[in-house]
Amino acid sequence: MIKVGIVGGTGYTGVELLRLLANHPQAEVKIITSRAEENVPVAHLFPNLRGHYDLAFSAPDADTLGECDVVFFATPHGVAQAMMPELMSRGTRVVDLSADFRIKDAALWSKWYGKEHGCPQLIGEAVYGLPELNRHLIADAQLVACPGCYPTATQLGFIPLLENNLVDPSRLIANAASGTSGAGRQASIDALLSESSDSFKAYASAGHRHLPEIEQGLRSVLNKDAGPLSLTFVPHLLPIVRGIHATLYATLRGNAGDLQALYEERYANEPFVDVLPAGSHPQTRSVKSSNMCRIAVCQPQQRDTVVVMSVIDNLTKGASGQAIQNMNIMFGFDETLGLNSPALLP
Ligand SMILES: NC(=O)C1=CN([C@@H]2O[C@H](COP(=O)(O)OP(=O)(O)OC[C@H]3O[C@@H](n4cnc5c(N)ncnc54)[C@H](OP(=O)(O)O)[C@@H]3O)[C@@H](O)[C@H]2O)C=CC1
Ligand SMILES: CC(=O)N[C@@H](CCC(=O)OP(=O)(O)O)C(=O)O
Repeated sequence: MIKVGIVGGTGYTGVELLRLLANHPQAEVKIITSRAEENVPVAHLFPNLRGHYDLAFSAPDADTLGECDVVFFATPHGVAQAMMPELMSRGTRVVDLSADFRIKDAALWSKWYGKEHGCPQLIGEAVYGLPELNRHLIADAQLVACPGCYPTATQLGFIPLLENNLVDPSRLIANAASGTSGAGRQASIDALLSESSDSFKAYASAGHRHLPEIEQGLRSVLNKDAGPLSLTFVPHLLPIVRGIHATLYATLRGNAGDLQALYEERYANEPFVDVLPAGSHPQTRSVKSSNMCRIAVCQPQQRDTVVVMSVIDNLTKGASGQAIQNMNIMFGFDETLGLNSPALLP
């Protein structure tokens, strides 16, 4: 049994980690932090966890966290950077759900996150935690930077096309829509029920901070001679609580052959990517509260645009589920431990 610490236990990704870890046979949560809720029992704040945890929130403290085998950061950007040098020097393994170590270029990180990077010396240590790309590196990593929610849905959708040099990488488009929990528990007024329900809108169309992360990931799978890569990424706010639906467009270079077979082969051994039968339209409800990404690919009218639809639960495969998948890989457990529940319906 490994000892788990969670920094930032009162946000949505924190409570999702607790929900999933409650039934994990090889991991036990020993520390869960909150400054605002210090000494409050976890089950007082989250009644869904009554009977599962006999634990109270405590203030974050590197000494006690350093005694855990693995520490998850479910905190706003900038927090993990500050505590990382001490945890790393103690040999603690870390899975960071924030964007602190996702982008390899500190200046690019500063440009999109609006502040200096607080720990540039450790960026090189971090492995980008998308198991479908980096499983072998994750296994030995001390620090794993979990992908963002939009980047997970978008990269899994585009990867088979780009790895096989089938599309023009300079003309990629992603329209992606997220439920309001993607904005976190301290979200702005936009996520209020009375503001977001019965309505639908795009936001950050001029540039969202997930753009450099997605482009970095997609560039890493390109063939050497594929040419420059450029993505137009437009996020939208969906009036649902959980879920992301990404609709992706790319221009084929020529006859691409059987795209359905390509996707099925690429993901045949992936426990958390499900390629749906030809003609399907994945729905967010088919992945709600599960760690699965469901994908459909089509080539409308056999023209030169390929359309990929990719759905995930932003809090599960888009955050806490993927974080636990990474932990399973790091500790040599079966990758699916604690993550096998089917989606919640209706
Ligand atoms: N929501 C989503 O769908 C996704 C979120 N993420 C990322 O996961 C991270 C967590 O997001 P989310 O769960 O939404 O919640 P929040 O960003 O609202 O997380 C807040 C948590 O962090 C703690 N915290 C805040 N500041 C500090 C600090 N300086 N030191 C220590 N703890 C701090 C808070 O507790 P307290 O202030 O009491 O200490 C609280 O428990 C973010 O980086 C987010 O971008 C990633 C993918 C998807
Ligand atoms: C709906 C909504 O507001 N979504 C958030 C998603 C970002 C998120 O969760 O951030 P990381 O994945 O980078 O940690 C946003 O667009 O800012």
